Amino acid sequence: MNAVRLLPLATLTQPGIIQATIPLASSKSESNRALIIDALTGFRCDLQNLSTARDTQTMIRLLKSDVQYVGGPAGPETADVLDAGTTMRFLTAYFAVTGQQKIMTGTPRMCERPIGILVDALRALGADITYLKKEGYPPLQLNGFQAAETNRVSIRGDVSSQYISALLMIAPVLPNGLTLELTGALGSRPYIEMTLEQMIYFGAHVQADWVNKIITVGAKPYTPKSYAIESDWSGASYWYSVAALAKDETAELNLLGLKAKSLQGDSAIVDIMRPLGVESTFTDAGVRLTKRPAEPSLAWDFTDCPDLAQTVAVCAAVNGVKLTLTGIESLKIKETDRVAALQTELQKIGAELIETEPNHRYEVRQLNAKPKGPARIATYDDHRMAMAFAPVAMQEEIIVEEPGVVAKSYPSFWDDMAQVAIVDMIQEEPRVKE
Ligand SMILES: O=C(O)C1=C[C@@H](OP(=O)(O)O)[C@@H](O)[C@H](O)C1
Ligand SMILES: C=C(OP(=O)(O)O)C(=O)O
Repeated sequence: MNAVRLLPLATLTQPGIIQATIPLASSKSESNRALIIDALTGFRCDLQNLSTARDTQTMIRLLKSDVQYVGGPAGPETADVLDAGTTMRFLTAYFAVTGQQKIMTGTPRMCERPIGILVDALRALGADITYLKKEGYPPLQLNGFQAAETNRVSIRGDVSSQYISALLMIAPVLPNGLTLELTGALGSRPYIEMTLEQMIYFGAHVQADWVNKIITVGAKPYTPKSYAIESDWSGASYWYSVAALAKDETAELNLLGLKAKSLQGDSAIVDIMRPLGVESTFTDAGVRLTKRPAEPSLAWDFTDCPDLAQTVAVCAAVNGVKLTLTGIESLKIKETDRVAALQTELQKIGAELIETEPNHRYEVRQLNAKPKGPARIATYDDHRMAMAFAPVAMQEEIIVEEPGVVAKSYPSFWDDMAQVAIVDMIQEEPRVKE
């Protein structure tokens, strides 16, 4: 007999007073970069405050298997990154350049997320990589590395910055370093800058010419150092939305471990949320959020901070702020098609996401009629769908399906959320078909 799978749900209801101190998870982006650099020093760095995010824990596990198998059994082993984009892209470059034979794979969705641009660049640098199923997508097989003569590679910048970060991080151990020419429009640039800053911190020689879009990295190995990871600004964005949507005008949230001058581009949430009604005050411990009057409309280009788009779209939909979004094309190739997911789920809270110029400009508008009863939000294996909709609880009851998805980046999200909402975790019996 097949076991019946119960559907996990989180129901969230409105609290009264909102006064909380939120520890936050640390940044998985910073963690995963530090881990690759550490591996390239022979694991001689002292990394503090590494993220508990599944994406980071997966990276640690797969790098450990790397150590374990040095001089170990011949033939490729499988590195399963699950649904972690940075882990897939960064480890592919790392295992390739260190000449390890691996099969790189992940969840079915990971096998739909493109990687051909990175594979082409790695091949040009000397990696032997084959596709095991579909050309341009995981699973991949890494068969070894023999450094090519060239140290100059052209790469598109408009699909994912993770390919560029992956190549930059391995550049110091290439025999002649690397010159990367970035072509076309550039998305997620702050993530490339984060990579460069962390590389420089660990002693790499880097020159970035943003006008001509050329980045040069010298052939100088990293220096082992200690490094402390900052809290996660992407995770902080959900607390900004909580503050913006709180009915309690005296709401105050203290988010720990964040700095005003951050390596993370998602610290842009400070500026995005001011017109949505949140004031930020930096303290020694982090940032304090309080409420201020919201403005009627906001237009924001999310090219530099795609992971904030869902948070801001949901917040504006509930706050009644007319939001225009640009720069969200890359959302279609993330954990799910986030544009489609938002379009379906926003309807449930009485709003819509409309494309007003093909592939370019979108608007969040409130619908005239709002569906009755608490909205039940599907999360599409996407942590950010769950966390972006949770703050709606500040205004009305909301049900989030598969709440466990948050583990990808912020495993303690629901514990933190229980400080500002009544969170009830239940398991629902499957509905019997008539
Ligand atoms: O380098 C990184 O740490 C990331 C880069 C971004 O991806 P893209 O460059 O694919 O936009 C971002 O969405 C992702 O969550 C993390
Ligand atoms: C897109 C994300 O992650 P990744 O691409 O690393 O899977 C994310 O965390 O929102």
